[in-house]
Amino acid sequence: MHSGSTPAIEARGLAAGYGRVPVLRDINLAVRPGEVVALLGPNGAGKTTLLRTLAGYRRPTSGEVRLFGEPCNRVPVHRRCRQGVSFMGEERHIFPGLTVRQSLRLVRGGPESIELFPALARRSRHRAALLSGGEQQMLALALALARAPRLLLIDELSLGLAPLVRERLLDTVRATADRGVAVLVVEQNARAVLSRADRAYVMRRGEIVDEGTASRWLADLDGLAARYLS
Ligand SMILES: Nc1ncnc2c1ncn2[C@@H]1O[C@H](COP(=O)(O)OP(=O)(O)OP(=O)(O)O)[C@@H](O)[C@H]1O
Repeated sequence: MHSGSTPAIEARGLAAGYGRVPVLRDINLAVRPGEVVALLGPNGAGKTTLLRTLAGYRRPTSGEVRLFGEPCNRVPVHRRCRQGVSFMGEERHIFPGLTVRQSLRLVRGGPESIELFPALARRSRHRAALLSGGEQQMLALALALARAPRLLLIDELSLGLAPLVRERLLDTVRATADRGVAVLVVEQNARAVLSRADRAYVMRRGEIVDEGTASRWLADLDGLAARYLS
């Protein structure tokens, strides 16, 4: 962990919602370069809303988001993207009509992009639309990484995917952070994500109700589930 460095992203007293309906309240968090930080919480806790607000798709109603040390509440998504923010939402951002190889070429991904996932390399001439869900998510991650992000915001990394695919995706996420990228990731399987994460925040009803090191949570997974995730 790089506790001394400027956070890639930071929220201070952040609130956001939909129309007049408040969802997020007083969110304080920071993710530093080199860290994998897990965002845990039951359905409806506000994880997606938080990621989308951090990515710039929703404007905070109060509080502040700082990107690489600079206030960014009014910075639009495309400028955040240019600064190195990559957002992987629940819907997979792939190009259905292109093959794996064409997709990676489009985002100027080098050969290493495809080598990330051997399963994908074997499918390089297949159209993305015809890949399995797991292969599509590998492609979405490879496309996100090909843009050399400095901050990755990932929602529901492995929803509906096989355990082996989940492990492969999470290993890649960990390796990405080890190269200096900051990662904030929502993942249903707490054990799987915590075993690669540095820290975790737990959300409930729009608030961060707890936080700690991944090793602390891993040592008490049952307590975590009983207190917060059920
Ligand atoms: N487009 C929307 N309009 C109005 N309310 C919304 C909208 N999207 C989400 N909400 C509400 O915001 C709250 C938080 O939802 P959000 O999707 O952020 O939670 P989540 O933790 O990501 O849950 P899940 O794991 O089910 O995706 C919920 O009460 C939800 O009903």
